[in-house]
Amino acid sequence: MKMKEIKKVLFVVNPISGDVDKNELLEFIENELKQQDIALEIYKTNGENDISNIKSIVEQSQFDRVFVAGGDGTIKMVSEALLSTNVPMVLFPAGSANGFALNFDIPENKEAQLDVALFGNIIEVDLIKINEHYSLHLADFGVNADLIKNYDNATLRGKAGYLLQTIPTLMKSNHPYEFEISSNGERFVLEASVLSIANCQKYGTGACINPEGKSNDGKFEIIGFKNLNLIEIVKTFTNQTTLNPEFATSTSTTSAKVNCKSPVPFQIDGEYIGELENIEVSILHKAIQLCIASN
Ligand SMILES: Nc1ncnc2c1ncn2[C@@H]1O[C@H](COP(=O)(O)OP(=O)(O)OP(=O)(O)O)[C@@H](O)[C@H]1O
Repeated sequence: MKMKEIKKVLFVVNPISGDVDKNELLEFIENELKQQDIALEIYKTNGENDISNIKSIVEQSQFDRVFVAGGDGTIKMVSEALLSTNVPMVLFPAGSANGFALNFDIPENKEAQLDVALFGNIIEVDLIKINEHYSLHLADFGVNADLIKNYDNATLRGKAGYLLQTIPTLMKSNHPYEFEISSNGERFVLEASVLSIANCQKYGTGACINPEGKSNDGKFEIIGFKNLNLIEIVKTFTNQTTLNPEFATSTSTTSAKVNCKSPVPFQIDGEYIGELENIEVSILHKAIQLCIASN
């Protein structure tokens, strides 16, 4: 897509994500944009009514880019606020995992990230709708969601916080769960410890959990991880092209319904949603514009 001149930027910053200090990044962006005569508005998230706040800021002014410094939860929030606006989003990954950004080879340093923002390519990516929620990256039922719930309730943030919750969560969780899935005109039952709804290939650790995933193909994958077999988990950390069917099964589709026998923990893009019994999933094809590095 052709670049248009950039005159005004909104910078959405999550001050707490990933336990990362964003002041240096903020100062850098302020200075650089000033030098290039680009107007800048900064919005710091508060964790309460950010989507509606960002929506109203974007409605009141003509922004050419929205920069986002945060993790997957912040990116998901911004993309929801930007729905139907055609304003491209630019990622400055600053969360505990940054799973969505990992799928797009976003550079690591701020200078190169700004270069992507100003001179990169714009692509269109799909957004998944799950009941009344949206997901840009990865949602799941089961043990991972339980882990995120326990992490949210704990005091230690960042990667270490997740690690600390892993063993107690695995010991207490009621997995595997039984899911009834209707999709592609079929209905089937799956027993799984984690049932993922995935838009991309890579999980926050860099593990390729969805080899079939393409964020702009108008489809999502439903992946059932049957049990938490350590060897298979380690294998997903390599760049595999297929999933071992003994460990995980995957279905690619444009819409689906999932029913659980009893409520199961559910998370979207790292945000714990609650225990759900039924979800309805559909896809908004190429709903979000994203800046990525030009080759
Ligand atoms: N000022 C704030 N104070 C507390 N929570 C906030 C604030 N701003 C945003 N949040 C919360 O941060 C979460 C999003 O964090 P995000 O996923 O971007 O980063 P993360 O590093 O992955 O998060 P975490 O550190 O919680 O794992 C949302 O739940 C949002 O409500």
